[in-house]
Amino acid sequence: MKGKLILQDGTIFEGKAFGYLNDSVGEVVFNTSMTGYGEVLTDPSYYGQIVTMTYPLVGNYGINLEDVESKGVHVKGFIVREKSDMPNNFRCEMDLDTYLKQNKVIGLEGIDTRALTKILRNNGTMKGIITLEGTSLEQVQAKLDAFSNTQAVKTVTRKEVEHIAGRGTKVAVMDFGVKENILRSFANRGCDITVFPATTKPEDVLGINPDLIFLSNGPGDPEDLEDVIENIKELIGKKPIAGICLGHQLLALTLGGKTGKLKFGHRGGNHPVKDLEENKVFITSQNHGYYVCELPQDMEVTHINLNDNTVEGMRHTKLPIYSVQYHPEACPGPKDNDYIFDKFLALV
Ligand SMILES: NC(=O)CC[C@H](N)C(=O)O
Repeated sequence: MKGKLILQDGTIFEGKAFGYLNDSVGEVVFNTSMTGYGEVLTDPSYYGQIVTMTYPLVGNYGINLEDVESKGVHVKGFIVREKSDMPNNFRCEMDLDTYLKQNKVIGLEGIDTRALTKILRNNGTMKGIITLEGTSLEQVQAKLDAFSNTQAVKTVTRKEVEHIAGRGTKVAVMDFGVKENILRSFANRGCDITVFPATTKPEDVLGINPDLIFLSNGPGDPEDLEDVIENIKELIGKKPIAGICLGHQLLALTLGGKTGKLKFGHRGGNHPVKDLEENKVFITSQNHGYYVCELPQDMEVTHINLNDNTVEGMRHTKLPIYSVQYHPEACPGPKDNDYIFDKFLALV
């Protein structure tokens, strides 16, 4: 079936719809990873976004449910230049089309993703809609106007506390949309993990007497999470705290820093980041649209992005508080960034 992407600025791309055939609105963003589409689709931080992959052939190793980052697909739509209909891999369980259908997410193929990426890169990310034939321009406009993503974290977070038993460090994870591989990274180190829904009261988190509180990644604008920030304030100084991505941004806001929005974000598997403490450069996986633009007092920069010099990590000068903007749990190639979890646990 024919399908279109209509951007907020009026640009129209015509292609072929696949997956679950239903109009869908979101913020259109691009990801430059060459592989890992299964992880991208299921990373809850993409909730509210339509993702286009810059790599031209997507789906060729199919989907396997061992690699997913959460229980469902969180992107609002998925755009590819060419979808592979004959995936071939010994771990493949199904093709991309079937997976999107099962998860009720629309896909669009056969559009010039390079031209789309250039528009987003030059003008910034913007809202867009993947729509099927028959939707009028007025309906499209109304749907674009009505779209907002302020409830993203509350939508993706767990509704119940979950416990993953271990004999080591007791970690309380605040689930703002946590990726499975973060939980696996703590579990691989023997941690005893309790995962709390995003709006759990601070006294309930402190109630388990954790050794470390971890603030997870998650979707949306950190400034929309005033209640969560109030809760984190109550945790500062009481326990060591670590964070990744949204967790890092929330820490900055809680401690008096500022966040801003990047023009087109960092999404991909090859962002060079310098760890200033180690004096080494690492190739990192990233997925964020916001960033810490003003550091809180008493925090110092530990990592910078070598593409645009933005802050990629920070550490408190007096308290055991440390966070990174990129995704040390992800392994777009080797597992070089895994050591960050040892640094998190060393806060204890
Ligand atoms: N991966 C994340 O946690 C993303 C954080 C935030 N939603 C952003 O886009 O910047």
